[in-house]
Amino acid sequence: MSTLRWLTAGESHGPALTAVLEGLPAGVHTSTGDIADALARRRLGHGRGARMKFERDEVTFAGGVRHGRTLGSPVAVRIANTEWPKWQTVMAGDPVPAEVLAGQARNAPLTRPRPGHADLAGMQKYGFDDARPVLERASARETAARVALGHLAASFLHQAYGIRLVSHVVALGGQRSPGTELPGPDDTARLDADPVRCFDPGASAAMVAEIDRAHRAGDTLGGVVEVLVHGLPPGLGSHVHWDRRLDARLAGALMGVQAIKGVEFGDGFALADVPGSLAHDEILPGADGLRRATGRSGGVEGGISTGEVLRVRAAMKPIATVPRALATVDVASGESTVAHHQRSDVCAVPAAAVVAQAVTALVVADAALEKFGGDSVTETTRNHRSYLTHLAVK
Ligand SMILES: Cc1cc2nc3c(=O)[nH]c(=O)nc-3n(C[C@H](O)[C@H](O)[C@H](O)COP(=O)(O)O)c2cc1C
Ligand SMILES: C=C(O[C@@H]1CC(C(=O)O)=C[C@@H](OP(=O)(O)O)[C@H]1O)C(=O)O
Repeated sequence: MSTLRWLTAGESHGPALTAVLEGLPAGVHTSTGDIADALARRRLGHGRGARMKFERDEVTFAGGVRHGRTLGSPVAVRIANTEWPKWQTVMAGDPVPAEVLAGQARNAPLTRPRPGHADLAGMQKYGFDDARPVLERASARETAARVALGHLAASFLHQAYGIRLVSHVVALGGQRSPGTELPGPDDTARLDADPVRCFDPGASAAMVAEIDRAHRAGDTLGGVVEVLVHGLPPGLGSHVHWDRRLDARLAGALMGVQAIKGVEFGDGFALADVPGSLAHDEILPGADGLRRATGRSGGVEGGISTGEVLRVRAAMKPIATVPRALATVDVASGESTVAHHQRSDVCAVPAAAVVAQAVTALVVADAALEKFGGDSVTETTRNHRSYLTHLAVK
């Protein structure tokens, strides 16, 4: 059903991540430099581990782009992993000859699975006696690939329809942003400069202090991120079938991000506590069409965008690799022990905001292409303009 399709491949310590986006119209302006800038935003954030300090995210196009414009063919992006030379023997695709292995350090099997990571469930499912082959793909390193594709989708949305996205951190380690003021797309540079991508300076300082406290205590933290989409027309997604609903599609994409455990639209769970008279967005006449008095629905009704700002939140659980290691069982011996520990983030909520924004862009671009069609940016822009001009209810 999807008009736009995306796939990623690659392990955390393999040679590279590969990402493919199929269905993007011709004529989207892009460059490896733009994508590298988007990837750099994902590496930022107080509380990230050592790898983010040296990981360079080297980007190349392997298809679908010529002279800075998409061709309408699948776009293939390759993101090289900086550490590949160090991991070559451990992660080689072909069997490593005995003479090469001789004398080289080999990774002992990881047999003490971490509660909260994919280790144990993945070992049981795929029949491994080592967590390495599971954690390599479960790792959120993969989100670099989705951020690259999400950047292409966001460039398309902006160039074709003037749609723009912004994301921020609204809660971290129990510290909440007051949420009285929402960021707009022009606030992206300010959010990039904040250590935790929080729009409120007071809450930001409290979040940074919370991360430092967790770090000192050998603990980890989660939080809540919010994505806002500005400039959406009414009519993306549909009420006619469950898998056409825009909110269902966005929730699926957001829950598909590592460590995301909850998604809500607009006032979400809080709406369950108030009467109907305080839960909905009243419809008002306006000079440029019908408007809503409030944004409680998050800009989606009946699975269809209302034309108001789309507002969706995603809750991230704390990082599973807790330095003060949790109880587990050594699957080799059957004995109780503590989970293996490896280099890890204390908190990756700011990075998760960037990833959430990227997957939101992909879903919105898919829904927009489904609505407006078109094989080139020019054609889909024309269709979008015509639809807005002829909207039955203005
Ligand atoms: C940006 C980002 C960075 C992450 N970094 C780590 C990390 O350093 N250590 C860790 O144990 N989990 C990390 N995670 C979470 C794990 O990838 C995730 O918990 C794991 O894949 C299991 O999936 P689940 O939590 O969705 O069940 C990170 C997640 C994201 C989105
Ligand atoms: C590599 C990234 O995040 C990784 C996500 C991650 C995990 O378990 O999800 C574990 C860590 O991996 P490593 O042990 O190689 O440092 C993080 O650094 C990245 O975001 O690019």
